[in-house]
Amino acid sequence: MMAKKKPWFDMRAFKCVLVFTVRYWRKQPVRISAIATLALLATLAEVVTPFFSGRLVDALTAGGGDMGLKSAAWHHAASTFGLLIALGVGTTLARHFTLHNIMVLTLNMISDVASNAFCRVQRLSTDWHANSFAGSTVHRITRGMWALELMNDTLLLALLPSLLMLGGATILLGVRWPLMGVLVGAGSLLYITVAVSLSLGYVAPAAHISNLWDTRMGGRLADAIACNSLVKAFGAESREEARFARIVSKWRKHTARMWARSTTNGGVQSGMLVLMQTAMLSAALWFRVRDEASVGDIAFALTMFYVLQGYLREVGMHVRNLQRSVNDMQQLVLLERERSGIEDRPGARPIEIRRGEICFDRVTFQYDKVREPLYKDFSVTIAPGERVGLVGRSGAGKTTFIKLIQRLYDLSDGRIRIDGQDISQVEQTSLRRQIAIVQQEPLLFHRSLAENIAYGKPDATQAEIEQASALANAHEFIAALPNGYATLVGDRGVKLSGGERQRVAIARAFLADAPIIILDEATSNLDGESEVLIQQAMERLMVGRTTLVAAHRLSTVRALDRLLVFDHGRLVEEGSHDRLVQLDDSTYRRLFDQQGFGLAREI
Ligand SMILES: Nc1ncnc2c1ncn2[C@@H]1O[C@H](COP(=O)(O)OP(=O)(O)OP(=O)(O)O)[C@@H](O)[C@H]1O
Repeated sequence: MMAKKKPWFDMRAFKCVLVFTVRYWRKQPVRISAIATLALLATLAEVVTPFFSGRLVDALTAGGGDMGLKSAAWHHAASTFGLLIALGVGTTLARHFTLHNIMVLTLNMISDVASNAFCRVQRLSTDWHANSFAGSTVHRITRGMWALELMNDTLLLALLPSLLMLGGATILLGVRWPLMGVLVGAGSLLYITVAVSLSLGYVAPAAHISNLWDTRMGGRLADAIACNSLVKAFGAESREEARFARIVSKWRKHTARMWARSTTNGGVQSGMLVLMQTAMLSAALWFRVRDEASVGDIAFALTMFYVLQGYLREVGMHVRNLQRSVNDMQQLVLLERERSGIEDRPGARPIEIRRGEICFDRVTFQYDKVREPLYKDFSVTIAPGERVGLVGRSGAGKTTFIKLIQRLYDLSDGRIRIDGQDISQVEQTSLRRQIAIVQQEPLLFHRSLAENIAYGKPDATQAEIEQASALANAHEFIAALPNGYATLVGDRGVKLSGGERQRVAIARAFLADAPIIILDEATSNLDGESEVLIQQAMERLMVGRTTLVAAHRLSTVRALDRLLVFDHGRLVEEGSHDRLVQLDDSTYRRLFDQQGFGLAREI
């Protein structure tokens, strides 16, 4: 259904992908010229082979059958034979070196394209990453990489030689008999037009639908097999088999249609080739009857036809491959058009943070596609070494406050200064390196625990890693694991609990030794023991650093120097816990009471 609405060939996508490919070709000018020259030489050798085959037949039939070793006819035949062998060897060598060069060209291109795509994706905005599935981005890149190989092979190894061959054959036959040249040129063009139209307009849409059902069949299989325990629990095996059978029957119907169309396409193409053969042979025979062609000429025309046929037969398939590679590469090429994230100003220098003072100076900030700014003319200063809690209802603007300090978004107006330096003017990686963050849901790479902990200081020694883990109350549980610090985090045998992950992230922050620490408190319910261990670790981490704690449970921020209470992006109250809790009808007091502390306070 979907395929019917799609244009049979998306010219814009083709142009866009072709421009992308040519841009990468131009990075290897010598290699691409070598490929073109070698392809030209190979085709030239192949195109003149039928001509010399004809000459060989003429030499063999000349001289009234006198084929003595000393006869002129024999000499002529032997030298033509030698020439034919040389042409064969030349063609083989030229094809071999073309292949070799295409291989290197493609490998260089794929490496380049993959690295550039990775580099680009890493720098795309936080919003872009929030809106994209990691799996589909990976698929987009890997599929595009392999499509590039198909694209190179189709253009350089199939279509380029085919076109050269067609041009060469038309010229060579046309020089001998102009009528034959016209016949071959026009016939081939007609054949290509029909083959391409049938392949793209008749076979490809059916293949597209059949592929969709193929994917659905795979998806249904994976779904049912992955949920096998559920199927078993409900005794639903036959129900699943019936569902699968329905999909198989649709797949069968559409695949049968695709195969039938391919067969018809093949039949039409073969029929056209027979017509072309008949036309060429008839013309050759007619020239022979009029004494304008020798027996060798007939052999020349026949051999030329068979060489040409080899190229023409595959044209439809090559064009279909071209279309497939365009489809698969399109998503990769579109990555280049995605709006990039935050850019460094030209000449931006690394930030130097010594004291850790953070100042929001009349900040106005608005998320994209949101009508109202979240922060309007917002000012606050956090003193060096101060420990500040960010408090407020869900959606009040606590996480955004942290993201703005990390410069994950640019402001609409105002400045954020750290130690007097405007963060929009400095190198953003230097800024983020000096802010250690323990996220709400700490992310860990599928690498060893030691590597995960040392992520902020890759050259850390084992002793430093263990010391940081001890400070984060993580050493004990890591040391108890069978592989200790070498344990792979994603290893199926090892499942870190939420509290353990948090402590690994705190150990990572210890090693990063940044002057500013951000703790995005975990919302998940931790058991009492884990909470105490994390609280202790966080308190140790805060010593001597400017600390911001985005708090969801007020119990964690009571002891901090100052609390900033947010409401819809406004700072509605600030002060210590003791002061705020005394204020009647304050937002903080309401939050505090809601969290069940009211009773405790009164007691
Ligand atoms: N990327 C975004 N695009 C548009 N709006 C956003 C985006 N991120 C957050 N918001 C909106 O901005 C407001 C503040 O969100 P923020 O995440 O800063 O709140 P929060 O106080 O940290 O909430 P929570 O306690 O639930 O984490 C919310 O209304 C939210 O919907």
